Order: sequence, then C-alpha cells, then structure tokens
Amino acid sequence: LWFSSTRRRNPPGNLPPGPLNLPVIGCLHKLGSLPHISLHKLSKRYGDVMHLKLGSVSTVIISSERAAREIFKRHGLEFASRAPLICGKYFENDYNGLVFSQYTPEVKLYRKLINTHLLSPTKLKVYDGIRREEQCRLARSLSYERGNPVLLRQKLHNMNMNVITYMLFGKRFCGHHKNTANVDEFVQAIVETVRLAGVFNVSDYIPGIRWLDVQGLEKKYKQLMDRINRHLLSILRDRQEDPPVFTSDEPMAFIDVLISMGEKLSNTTKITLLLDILLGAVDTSALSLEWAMAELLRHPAEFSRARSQIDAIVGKEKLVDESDIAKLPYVEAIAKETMRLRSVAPLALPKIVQGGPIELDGYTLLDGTVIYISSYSIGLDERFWKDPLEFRPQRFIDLPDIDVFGQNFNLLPFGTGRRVCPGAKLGFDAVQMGIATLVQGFDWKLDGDLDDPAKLNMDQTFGLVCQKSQPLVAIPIPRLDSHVY
Ligand code: HEM
Repeated sequence: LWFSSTRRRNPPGNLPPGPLNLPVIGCLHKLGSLPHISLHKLSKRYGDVMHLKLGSVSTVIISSERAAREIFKRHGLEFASRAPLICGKYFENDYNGLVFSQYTPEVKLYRKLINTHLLSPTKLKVYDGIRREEQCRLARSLSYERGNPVLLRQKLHNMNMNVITYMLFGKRFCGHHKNTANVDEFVQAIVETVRLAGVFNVSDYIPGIRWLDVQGLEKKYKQLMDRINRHLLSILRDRQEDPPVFTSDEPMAFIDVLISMGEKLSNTTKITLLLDILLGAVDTSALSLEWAMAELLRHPAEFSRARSQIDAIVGKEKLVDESDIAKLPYVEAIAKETMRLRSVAPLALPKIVQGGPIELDGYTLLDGTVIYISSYSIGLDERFWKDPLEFRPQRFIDLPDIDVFGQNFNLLPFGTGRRVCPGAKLGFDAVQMGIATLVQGFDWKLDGDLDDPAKLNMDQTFGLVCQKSQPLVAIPIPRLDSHVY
C-alpha cells in the first residue's frame, strides 16, 4: 500500500497523475491543517497538474505558471464557475450573489455593476478623501500609542472596514462614536463569516454524511446569516424609505446604486452583493498588510531601504499620499514580494470545469472536476524565482513588468481569468499605502524579549484568508513632527 501510494501513478480515464485515493476519504487525510503547503509538497512528486480525490470529489491542482496560463488563455469560459460549496449556499442566500456562484448571466451582470459603480477608476477617485482620512486616523492613533505595544491587525482591520463600508453604505462602521451595539455586532458577524467560510467542511467532499452535519457548521452558517440578513435588510429598508440627498460631499453609495435598480434586483440579491464585497474586501487587505509589516520588521535592511526612498521623495513634512505611490517603486516591490511569499489566498477560490471535457497536457479534465490554482506553488516555483523562500523585494525591481492583476501568470495573488478579484486595484493600493505610512511615520520595536527579529514567529493559519497565527504586536515610536499626524 505504501509503495503504491507514493510512486507516480497514471490513473485510469486519462486523469493527471496523483497519490493513491483511499476509499471514501480519497486524499482528505493528506491535506492537514495547511492544505496549500501539503498540496505544494505533493505537486513536487506528482507534477504541475495533479489529480486527487477529496472524499468523492475529483480535484485537480494546478501548480505552475505554464499550466495556469494554458487553462486561462485557452479555456477561460470552461474554468469560470465556482465549485458549489455548502457555505456558499448559506452565505449567498442560495447562490444569489457572486463570490461562490456559477458563471451565469446574473454573475456577469453583478461583476459589471461592481466594476462600474463601485470600483471603476472614477468611483475610486470619488472616495480618495475617505481613504486619506482613514490613513490619517490610523497614523494619529498610532502616534498616541507611542512606546506601547499595539495589536496592528485590529487597527488595519478597522481602517479597511471603514473605507469599504463608506463606499457601500455611506458610513463608517468601526470606532465611530455614533455607532450602536448593533453595528458592532454586525462587524463581528462579518469577521465570523470570513472565519467560518474558511473552515474545511467535510460534507463538501463526502456528501453522503451531510445530513449529520458532523462539525455543526450548517447550524452555525444559518444562525450567522439570520443575523447578517436581518441587519442588512434593515439598512436597506431604511435607505429605501428615507433616501439621502446626494451631493459632492455625500456621493451615491453602492447601496443607493443597487436601490436605483428597483425590481431588476431582488432585495435578497442586493444584500447578498453587499455582503460579498464585505467578505472579499475586509480581511484580505488588512492581513496582507500585517504580513508585509512582519516581513519588514524581520528584515531591517529592507525597512531602511524603503524608508530612505520615502524620505527622499516625500520628505518629513507631510504624510505620504496616494499621488506619491507611483514614485515609490521599492514600496511596490515590498507589496508584491509579500503577496508572492505570503499570499492570503494561496489556493484562491475553487473553480469547477463546465462545458468540458478539457484537454490539458495530454490529460482529460471532465465536467464537474474541481480546480484549485495554487498561487502559493506558482509563487515558490524555483524554475522562475531564485531562492523563492527568501523575502527579497529587489527581485521585483529587477522584473518591473510583473504585475499582480492576473495578466502575469507567475504572480497571481488576486487570481486570474473571468473571476479575477474585482477589488485588486483597491486592495493593492491599500497595501502599498499602508506600508508607506507605517514605514514613513514610525520606528518600530517588536514586543516581548525577542533578541533577533529574524526569529519572529511566522506560522500561518489556513482559511478563506490565510493569516499569521500569532497576530503581530509591535511598538510604534513616532518620528515625524506631531503636526504631520
Ligand atoms: C489584498 C487584497 C485582496 C486580495 C489578496 C484578494 C484576493 C482575491 C482572490 C484570490 C480572489 C479569487 C479570484 C479567483 O478565483 O481567480 C478574489 C475574489 C474576489 N474579491 Fe478579492 N482580494 C483582495 C481585495 C478585495 C477587495 C478590496 C474587494 C472589494 C472591494 C474584493 C472583492 C472580491 C470579490 C467580490 C471577489 C469574487 C469575484 C468573483 O467571484 O467573480 N477583493 N479576491
């Protein structure tokens, strides 16, 4: 058994090679607590296009730039639908939204709506004031913390949450004195939804035992969504009954755009789309930024290099702003290097083959096969990246044409193809601005008695968004004149 499970096998039906599948569980036991790392190790043995069964679900893992390019350049449409996860049924009110849904005409329409009315360059410009205010609030609140340990994740989360809730609802949801307990409860429910969506649900892979709900997950999904739907519906109805007067200070928020579509969209779809965007936006940017800071604190020489460039270009008399970012290539390189090495979505979201069969590398992928694109393996591929485990932003100065937006298949932190992240520009800019602000505004010390910053614990926890297992706690020491913050 050991021999047959470890040697390279060519399974029947012209499937790609992969490890031996056990009855009932297939290869579920091989995933462990960090599936992206386990799959990466298996792909080294079985190849860039690897097949395994997760329970009864036929699954293919794509681990190279070449295979990912082949799929999306030649078969984009066949790889545009999501695998129908059980959590998606609940979190999208019966697949009434975007993130977990198949590629239907409705999903195309929702993406168009979001791209045009929430995330287009014109719309992003309308909201540059709110991003600036939140950046200044972050810098000011850190300056008040002078010399005290700070849980950075919480502050970054609040900043991103406020930017996105302002764009969606015309209001900040975090740390606002007028907020009610309801709003705090809602924010907690969103955080909990992201957490639960990342918990591996065994019933997705062994559907025969779904009725048992052995992990108690479906019960939790339902309770959570009852709370979230109630809250979102009440915001929606209030706004429908009492619409604001729009001015240049009070632009149309995305909820108003959805309301203006009247009955073309049901209220269920409206609230589901709002939730989708919250799920996509909030933790991804904040946790990427936390990873970037952890890497910079472990690599003081990289921190100093970024600092020198910011001081030379921006100076010390004002906080860095978005118009400076294009002049700070080292900050951009740090953001890219963080996303290569510490991708928060290392397997993106699973897709499913539809309209197949598809031929890939001489193998046949049948309809219904679940596909994971491992941006983790692609980012660590020694065939392209020298010393891939090293944090070395300079590599992106040497390769300036590699961008993160899904066109270059060597770096796919936002996915690619028809389901590429629609918030990539907003998310990437948030990470760059965050790095620039924290490096320009503060000297940092690590909390505790860590004698060598290189020993900072970088363990990770897998989920819908992969995060540092131990949140980063660091001590800010403001270095600019107080009037700058
Ligand atoms: C650093 C920040 C972010 C990262 C790393 C990230 C990453 C991703 C990834 C990997 C996907 C799946 C793509 C695929 O399947 O090919 C995705 C989807 C998505 N993201 Fe992001 N994202 C970020 C920020 C944002 C922001 C700011 C928003 C909204 C304002 C957003 C909204 C979404 C939505 C709605 C989807 C689902 C798209 C679909 O299914 O068609 N994301 N994101």
